[in-house]
Amino acid sequence: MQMDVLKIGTRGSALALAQAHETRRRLMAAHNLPQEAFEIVVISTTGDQIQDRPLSEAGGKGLFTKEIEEALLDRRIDIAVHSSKDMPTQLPDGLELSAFLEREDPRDAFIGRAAPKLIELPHGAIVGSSSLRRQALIRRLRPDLEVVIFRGNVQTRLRKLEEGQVAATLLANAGLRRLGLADLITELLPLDAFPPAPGQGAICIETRIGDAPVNAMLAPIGHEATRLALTCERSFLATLDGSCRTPLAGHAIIEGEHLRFSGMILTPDGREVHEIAAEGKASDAAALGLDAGLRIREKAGPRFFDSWS
Ligand SMILES: NCc1[nH]cc(CCC(=O)O)c1CC(=O)O
Repeated sequence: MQMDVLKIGTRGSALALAQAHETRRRLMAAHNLPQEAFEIVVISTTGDQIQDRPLSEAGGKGLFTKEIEEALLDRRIDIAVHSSKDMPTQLPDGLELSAFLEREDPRDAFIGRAAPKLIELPHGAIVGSSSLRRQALIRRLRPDLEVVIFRGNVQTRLRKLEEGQVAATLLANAGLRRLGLADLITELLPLDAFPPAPGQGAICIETRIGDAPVNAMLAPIGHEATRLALTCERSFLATLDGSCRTPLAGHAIIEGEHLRFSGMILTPDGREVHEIAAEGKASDAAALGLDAGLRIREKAGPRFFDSWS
């Protein structure tokens, strides 16, 4: 039987390409197919083009996915490979996240020039990050530091660090590992003091709903525990969302049939922090995430959300 070439859509950043190549490698291995059975199609997105302001200001998460989703719907590609962390909770009609690759380490990595650890940075040092979550967590732990917006792809940020524009930056450990840059890391931040963004460390694959041949291709590379963890985290996010202007963290761990979730919301200055824990059956992942979202919102009270909406 002659199978058509499977078109894999991706952004063109080094990280996105590494993730697309990883997905192709796994598909080749799972189906014993040659590289020629797959074509990697690079698609430029609005998010790639905006470099001078925080993405939360420019319109949020969908900026990295819109053009790729259009290509999926137009059948110019068959699957799209993404960082789960960048995926909006609402997908366009007709599309779904149908597979998650096994999650890598979800922790944030600290890359320090002025000191190897966040707590050891000199008073008033400048840290570059454009993630609202990382900014708020840094300010919570080190209110004396100056946090500056730090955009661009991973390589651009590392160059700015190298040039001395900042004393340190934070990036996802998983992304640095995929780029072969883990050697630069001077500290891995602990999950409790520095909880990750929902979806951090997990590659996901978006497809047209009900595309049976594609789903059959993806089935052997999907990881069930990751899917359950991400379902919980994304449900938490969706309950609090949809703006990405709320500094927010959420992380679920699956142990056999059991799921443990912890979530956090913070004010941008890191002074007010609310935490929530949930646990239960892994098969109840969506309900556990939703309930945690409702409870943390209740805990924080309406005034909390008024502060920046
Ligand atoms: N927003 C960019 C982005 N999206 C996903 C990752 C890291 C890889 C991952 O979480 O799987 C990164 C870079 C970073 O935060 O360092």
